[in-house]
Amino acid sequence: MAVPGDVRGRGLPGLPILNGEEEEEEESHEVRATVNTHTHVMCHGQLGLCFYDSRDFTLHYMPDTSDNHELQLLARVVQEVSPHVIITSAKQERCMVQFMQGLGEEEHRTGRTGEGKTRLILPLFSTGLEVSKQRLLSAHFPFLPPAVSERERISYLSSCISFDSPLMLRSVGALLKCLDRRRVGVELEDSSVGVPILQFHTYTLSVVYSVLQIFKSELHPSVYKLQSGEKEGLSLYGILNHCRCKFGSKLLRQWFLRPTRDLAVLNRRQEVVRFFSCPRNSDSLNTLQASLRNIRNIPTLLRSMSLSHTKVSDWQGLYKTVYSAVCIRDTVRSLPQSIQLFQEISEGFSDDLYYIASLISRVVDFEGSLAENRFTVKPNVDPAIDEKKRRMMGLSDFLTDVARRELEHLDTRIPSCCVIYIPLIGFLLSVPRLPSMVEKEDFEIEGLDFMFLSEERLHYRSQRTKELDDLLGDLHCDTKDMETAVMTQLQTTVLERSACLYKVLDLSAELDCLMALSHASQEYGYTTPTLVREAERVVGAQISFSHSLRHPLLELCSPMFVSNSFLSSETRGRVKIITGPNSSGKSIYLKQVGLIVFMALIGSDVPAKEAEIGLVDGIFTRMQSRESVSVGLSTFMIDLNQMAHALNHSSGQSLVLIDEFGKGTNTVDGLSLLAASISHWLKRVPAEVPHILLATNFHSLLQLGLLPSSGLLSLLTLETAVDGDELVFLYQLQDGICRSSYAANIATLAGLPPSLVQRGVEVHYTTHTHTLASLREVGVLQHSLKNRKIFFYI
Ligand SMILES: Nc1ncnc2c1ncn2[C@@H]1O[C@H](COP(=O)(O)OP(=O)(O)OP(=O)(O)O)[C@@H](O)[C@H]1O
Repeated sequence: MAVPGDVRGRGLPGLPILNGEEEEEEESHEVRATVNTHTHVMCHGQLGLCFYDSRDFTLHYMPDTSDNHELQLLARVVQEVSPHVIITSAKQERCMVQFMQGLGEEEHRTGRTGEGKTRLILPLFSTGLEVSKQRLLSAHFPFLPPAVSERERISYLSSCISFDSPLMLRSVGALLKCLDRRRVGVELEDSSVGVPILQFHTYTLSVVYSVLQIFKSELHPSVYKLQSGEKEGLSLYGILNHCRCKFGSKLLRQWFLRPTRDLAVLNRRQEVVRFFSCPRNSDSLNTLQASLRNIRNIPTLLRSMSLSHTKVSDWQGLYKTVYSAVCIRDTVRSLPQSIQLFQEISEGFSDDLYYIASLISRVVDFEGSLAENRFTVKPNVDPAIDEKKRRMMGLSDFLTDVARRELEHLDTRIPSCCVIYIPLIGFLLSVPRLPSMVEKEDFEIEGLDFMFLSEERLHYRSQRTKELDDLLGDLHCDTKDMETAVMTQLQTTVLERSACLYKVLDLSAELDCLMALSHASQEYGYTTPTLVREAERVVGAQISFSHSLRHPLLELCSPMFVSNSFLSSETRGRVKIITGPNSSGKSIYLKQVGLIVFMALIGSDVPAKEAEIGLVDGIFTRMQSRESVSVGLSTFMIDLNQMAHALNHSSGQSLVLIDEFGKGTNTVDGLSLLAASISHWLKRVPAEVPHILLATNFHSLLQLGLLPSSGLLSLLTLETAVDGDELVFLYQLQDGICRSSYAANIATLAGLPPSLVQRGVEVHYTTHTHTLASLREVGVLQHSLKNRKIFFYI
């Protein structure tokens, strides 16, 4: 828990920070979670989420994701945070109402309501994005000087909280409004004092998904198909997602969005991945994957079952699902039960499944149902239905006989007739229309009641057809009603045993994901990493080690990928500075380290020969700026924000990847900021220094000795060779410093006119000499993080 006054870089230091409240009594602590339920957003099942902890005045927020299993996420947050007050909209989507009810029931059942915590569900004040942004900007941040302009506030706050997450921002707006109304923590202050926010905290691992190409959406060629116009491009998720069912893919996406540091969870995943990665288990893998393909979306099936009559296709889907689940259980029972997931499947896929499967196969007549496009029952299910069906079957011969007898009593001009049965109307005598029958009056036949004319045939009710109605009744409708009653009974039985079906869904999704990861591991030649426990990290053990690591995406596109190694520990250096000519592979190296650590945190194998990976608490990146229209910040400002985020939030257990920081501004200023940032980290106690991997083209950073000497610092470069005029990239990492960017050679390679390149070289020498001279003139570049704001003096 962060202590006020020790909020690393979260406020502008030196400015007043509220303190003393840390000693508040436990009872007064309030954690609030708000759930944004803006109607048009909730209808896509997505949530915005944040919470406030009054113990340390922290606003925790969760950036928006495209995940649509958000109720599970909410359940996790509620379980972990255990909020006293939940603020949510009074007008809710059905799923949310059920969730809230379930939450109340669960607490009542477990008696958790009696722990002195009250959980209120308050109506959420409707709040729009703009209003929420304004509320955030005008909130009470004691660390900000009172006179800061709105622009400065935006700049500062956008480095603390993502303005690119509209749902989350709306929930923040609602939370702030509720906090102010209830005056949490400032009950005794006068009304001009607002509820203080001393720091912001991201709830999940801070990973920039797009930079590391973890997800990448591309427009689908068939963009005219609305809603499905996007597909996954070349991305980590794309190459690892070998899931066989949709909900497996969804769960995998969820794992990607929520990497975990829970060693028990990761070990559980790893043991299954390891098992299926072994070639001798590939038969079981193939059998299970074939069965998984048939598992349908169980919640949708059950929902439609509980609401209305089940369609024939749904019965087929359910039967296939249950039958396949039984097959999965039987296969898994033959696998080692020492593996936790296998044991859970063996036990959790209960005999109820077998019961449901056999019941459906005994009752539902799939062929008949498809032919009639309604639910029909097999013989021997209900004797009364069988009797009615028998009568229906014999009906046609019987009716031919009746028609023959009717014809004997009809006008001799009528050549033929037949008796037909129309559901709901009953039995009718049908005769062809004679040419003489023109007007309606001509249709009248003595002894018969005219009903209607259809397709040049006249239909009548006779004494005999009325007797038939009384005798045989509305056979068809009766049969249909009886079959519908059987269906309702079957639905009820299935719903009563639906618990096992939900278990099938959860465990099958997990199995599917893990088999997908095993499949990828086998296909791409990955290794299971050894995960290092937290306790070992605290004492400064080697945190992350990979031998012969590769970039999981580039190795698939590049005919020859050069592998490298990475070792970051207190003894071998935690801060690595990589210099090298342009295009020598610096960014790729940074990204592959980030990707491998990320993969380990979802339980996947990794592209390396050997890997020992610490469970980092965040992957911070400063790479590849994107303009952000929603915040209105410049490219350089975004770079600074990313850097500020890394500086303020990284701990000794974080991985920080910095690529080309400072190049978006004047060279000397950028270089100064870069040097100041590294020095800031190096000044921390060694165990608090994050694992930093920094690539830069500012060779002067090292040539001018701008960094303090430290055992934690190691200098690396990527090997190149010059063959005549040509620069050859070897992509091999080695100790040392790069002396030249070889920009001229690379410009020639890229096709710039030789005369232009030559002129560039001349200009370079003049300006370079001048810059060095001016730097020397003002003495050593000074940099400091004074008052937690970076100041630089030249
Ligand atoms: N280890 C490697 N094996 C094979 N090819 C590689 C390797 N690393 C990089 N490359 C190739 O080199 C290209 C350039 O790499 P990268 O973008 O990492 O260079 P860089 O040093 O960051 O360049 P710049 O300084 O201009 O940003 C990649 O797109 C890739 O094709």
